[in-house]
Amino acid sequence: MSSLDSTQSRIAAQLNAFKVAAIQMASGPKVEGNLSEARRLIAKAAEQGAKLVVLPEFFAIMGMNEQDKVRVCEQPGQGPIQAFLSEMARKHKIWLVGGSIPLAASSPEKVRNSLLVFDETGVQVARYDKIHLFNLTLGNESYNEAQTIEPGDKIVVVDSPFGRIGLAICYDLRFPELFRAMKNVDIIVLPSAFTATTGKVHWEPLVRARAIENLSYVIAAAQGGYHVSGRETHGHSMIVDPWGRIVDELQRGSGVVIADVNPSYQASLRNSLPALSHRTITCSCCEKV
Ligand SMILES: O=C(O)CNC(=O)[C@H](CS)NC(=O)CCC(=O)C(=O)O
Repeated sequence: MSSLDSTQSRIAAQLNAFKVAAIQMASGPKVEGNLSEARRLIAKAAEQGAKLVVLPEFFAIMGMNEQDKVRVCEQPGQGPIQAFLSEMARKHKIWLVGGSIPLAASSPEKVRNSLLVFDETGVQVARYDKIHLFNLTLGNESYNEAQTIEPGDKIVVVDSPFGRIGLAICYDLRFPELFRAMKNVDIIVLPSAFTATTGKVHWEPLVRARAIENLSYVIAAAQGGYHVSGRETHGHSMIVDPWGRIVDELQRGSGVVIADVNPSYQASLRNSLPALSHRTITCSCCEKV
């Protein structure tokens, strides 16, 4: 489907506003426990009328160590985490963005950090593998995602009844050229697990900047709280509208953030402020991808 077709089908299908949700968790090392918490929160989001629901990064496993995700990783299309996502989407008749989950990589010591999208019939319609891998050394905190994650190399946009949905994960948020290269998206989904340290200062301005500069909704679903491993994540899951306003937010702990997406409001903002059509500089990065 071309982007024009998608915009037309969106106009035909979604003149009215619809509800979207971001789920916040503080996942632990046990997949089963995380799935039952996700099950409860997805049901809550669906009860409140959400049609598109986004789970956080690695919602099914925040391990005691890096190896834990390798241990529970699944082959594409198989395994309990993917079966769970499909079942939830079908049961609640929602589009479900399966946060991210560990999928098998080409090396057995590594995994892909993969975001899967399921439609309301439970069919997987898209997969995006995190491109930018987090690396931080600050005080006594250190992360090196490249040790266990194999990076993706494809930008993914999904044409959906809700419009064009751009897929990104956590640290990707720091790379605005990724979102530009998506070529006009209506909604950006961003499963995340920002650290408490960087999140305090960087999270909100980065999320709002991506919304403002792309005149897009951003559904940012975060890990937020203290994890069994001792790690602390920033939380502050939020839904930001295309004007950059935070429509709903949850600071810490498990819960659901919910807001309306209003396509006619977005279209009128894009008419009032046609910044997207004023782009004249071609970035060499976008030409490559
Ligand atoms: O590893 C896991 O269990 C879950 N994944 C994560 O926590 C990932 C990789 S370490 N976190 C980030 O990318 C944080 C980025 C961030 O905090 C920033 O850009 O400042």
